Amino acid sequence: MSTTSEFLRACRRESVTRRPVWFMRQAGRSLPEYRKLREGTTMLESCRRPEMVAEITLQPVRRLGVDAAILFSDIVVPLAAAGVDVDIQPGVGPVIAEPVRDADAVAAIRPLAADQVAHVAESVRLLTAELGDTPLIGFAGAPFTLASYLVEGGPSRSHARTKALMHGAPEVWHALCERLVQITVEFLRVQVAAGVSAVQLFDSWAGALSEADYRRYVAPHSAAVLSAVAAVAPDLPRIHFGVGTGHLLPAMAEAGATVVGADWRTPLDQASAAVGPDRAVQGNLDPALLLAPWPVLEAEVRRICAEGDGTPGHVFNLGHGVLPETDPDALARVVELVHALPPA
Ligand SMILES: Cc1c2[nH]c(c1CCC(=O)O)Cc1[nH]c(c(CCC(=O)O)c1C)Cc1[nH]c(c(CCC(=O)O)c1C)Cc1[nH]c(c(C)c1CCC(=O)O)C2
Repeated sequence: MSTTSEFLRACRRESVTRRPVWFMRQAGRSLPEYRKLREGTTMLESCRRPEMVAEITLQPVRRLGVDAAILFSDIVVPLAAAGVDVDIQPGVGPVIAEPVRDADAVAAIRPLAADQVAHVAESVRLLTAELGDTPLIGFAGAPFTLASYLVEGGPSRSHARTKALMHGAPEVWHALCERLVQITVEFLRVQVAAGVSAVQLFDSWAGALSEADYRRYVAPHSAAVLSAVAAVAPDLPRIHFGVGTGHLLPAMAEAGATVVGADWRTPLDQASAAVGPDRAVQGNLDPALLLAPWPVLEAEVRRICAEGDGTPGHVFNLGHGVLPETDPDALARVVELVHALPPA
């Protein structure tokens, strides 16, 4: 266990000698070495090859000097492993062959067994052996965000069919989420057993919901996932993140997170006040700012660190994933600057 890591210390709100930083989607298309390695292999196939997963996960750690690695995978990997017909289309995202819109379709989703994601366990083992003191973050998609892909059949702006199912057939909605809880818990348990040092639950699209609907239809299922992780690994940091969730931060914290991620819309001091003194915060540079001239980017990084200074633990990150057109040198420069500033 890399208990001395600054990343884990900040997650636990312990004092740090420098502020830890990593980037959501730090592995991926912004890195030429990633594009080269991925050539000719589909996204889902890449996720099933432990050597390739390990190499892609390590690329940003080597190149950027970040304080944590995140397992190269995708939120739909456990769905595919459980038998859901899903493809990840370049430039589009996950596409589901048969969208799930009624009780029969929900019943047809099979549970996930650990041996169906044995390749993930193998990837984690390869990585923890290579990473030394650098922590590896495991992750999964939260039930709402996974359900949205399953119900819509692909990416959606409005999540209209998902909301219609949630409100129009709540028993079908909850049954779907319960299946997704089982799959997600199993997927995270495999990662924890294989040696990840923290987990992040991505509820990327939860920000589309009102707080009342989030608390009623979504939070209990995310809480079931996070409490199952806490039951097997009480000290493992549990990061919970979504885009546009300023109004949901207290509810997302209460769902069982120890670290809450905020996007750029919510100043970090406000995010910290919203989640309370017992939780660390992660964020929240707008990924678009990485395309701006350095003096602009530098000022933003300094502002965010200043806003993070009052919090009991600040993990520097973006407010969402790295954009493919990002210059990796800009990312490396941000890491250098965050490390040079006094820690929170
Ligand atoms: C919503 C979501 C998905 N996947 C994920 C989320 C939650 C995080 C978020 O909100 O961004 C999670 C994810 N997907 C991927 C990671 C890698 C780990 C990392 O470095 O952060 C993580 C953490 C790899 C990936 N997942 C995907 C890619 C691109 C695949 C490629 O290289 O062609 C990567 C590197 C595909 C994918 N998968 C998904 C999308 C929207 C896309 C992008 C579609 C596109 O623009 O091509 C679904």
